[in-house]
Amino acid sequence: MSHSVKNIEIGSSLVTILWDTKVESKFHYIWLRDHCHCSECYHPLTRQRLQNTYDIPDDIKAVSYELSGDRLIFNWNHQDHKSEFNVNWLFLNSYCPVLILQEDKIKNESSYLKLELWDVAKIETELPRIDYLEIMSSDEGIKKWVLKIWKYGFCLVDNVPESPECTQDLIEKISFIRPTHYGGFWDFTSDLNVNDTAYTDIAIPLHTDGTYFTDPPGLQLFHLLKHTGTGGITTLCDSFHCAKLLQLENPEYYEILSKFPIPTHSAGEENVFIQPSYPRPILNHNYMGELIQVRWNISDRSTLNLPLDDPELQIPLFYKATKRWNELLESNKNEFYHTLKPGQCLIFDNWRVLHSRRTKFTGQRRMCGAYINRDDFTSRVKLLNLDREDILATI
Ligand SMILES: C[N+](C)(C)CCCC[C@H](N)C(=O)O
Ligand SMILES: O=C(O)CCC(=O)C(=O)O
Ligand SMILES: [Fe+2]
Repeated sequence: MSHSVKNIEIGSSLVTILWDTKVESKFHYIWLRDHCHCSECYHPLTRQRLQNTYDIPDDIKAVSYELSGDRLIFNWNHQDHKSEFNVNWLFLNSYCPVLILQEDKIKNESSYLKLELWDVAKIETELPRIDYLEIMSSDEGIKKWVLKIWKYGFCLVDNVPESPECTQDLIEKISFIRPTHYGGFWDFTSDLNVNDTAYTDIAIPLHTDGTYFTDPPGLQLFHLLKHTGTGGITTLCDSFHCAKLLQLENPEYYEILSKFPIPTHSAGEENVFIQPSYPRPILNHNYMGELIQVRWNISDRSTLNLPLDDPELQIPLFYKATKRWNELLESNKNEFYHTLKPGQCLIFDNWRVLHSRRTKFTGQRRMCGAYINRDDFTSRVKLLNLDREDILATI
């Protein structure tokens, strides 16, 4: 939706714009000058700021302005500089007050990048999946794939050649692999080759990986290459959906899961007090209070030994809240069972979708896969969707 300017009032340190929606925005001159996107101030290709913000004098002021159509030009009292803005850009980036959230596209439930939260009943009717060749043959295929992962938190890839090489080629269509102490592209079995229960045959409850990292892996891909025995079935769970259920049912439990810092350590380490340590809560939110990351791993939770405001109250509350949280995750409404098989890859958002190896397995079992950084996944989603006019810079 485009907006028009009804009135402009030049003040001593800011300009007030009255919009067609009858609301007013205030833009400080320093802000406007700092956000000048002319080719001297802002690299036209790399979209990076060139000007030094701190060369702008404190008393920067617009001496005049010109409004023609959707172009609004300010003439500054410094270096004879002009800054041209698109009025829609100003409306969407208004900060005093923030107006973008009033935009239909953001509120519109069917907005292009809206997450589709799911439970088992819903996801079984529309399993996100795509064929290997569609991904490998075009950017359109990659775009379709990453959008399914973005919206549903996971996606199956069918008809993948049953080799680690083809599996690595596939995941690298999204981005480069995130190396960790487990290696880059992993090809593993139950031989404790790495000191972690993933390298055994035991059951591992629903979890996210890397809760001991300041930046847990964004995506994780599995390709089961071989399994001669039984068991080891995978389950998935949309933790964002469960968080919504918990918030509705028990705001106090939601609150403590959003605040209580969890010490973690990777297998083999112990919880050594190395300052600054980075314990994070289970439910992590962005500056707008939106849930953006769940960190949940019972195996890697370390000793709860952090200073708390009221440990007598908080420790029992932590156990009650996480017990209810775990019940929601493992409810047969929310825990989706899926048997991995050679030729089919599973990729999932490790900040949102929990995974498990639900039961102990027997026999020979060989799995390969890799991690991708969250930022590299998000960047891929953005860059593959730049052609969409209707995507507001809201990621
Ligand atoms: C690398 N590979 C995925 C095979 C195993 C990683 C083990 C992850 C660890 N248990 C955690 O939950 O973070
Ligand atoms: O072996 C599996 O099915 C998955 C084990 C696991 O959770 C992992 O490797 O992160
Ligand atoms: Fe895992």
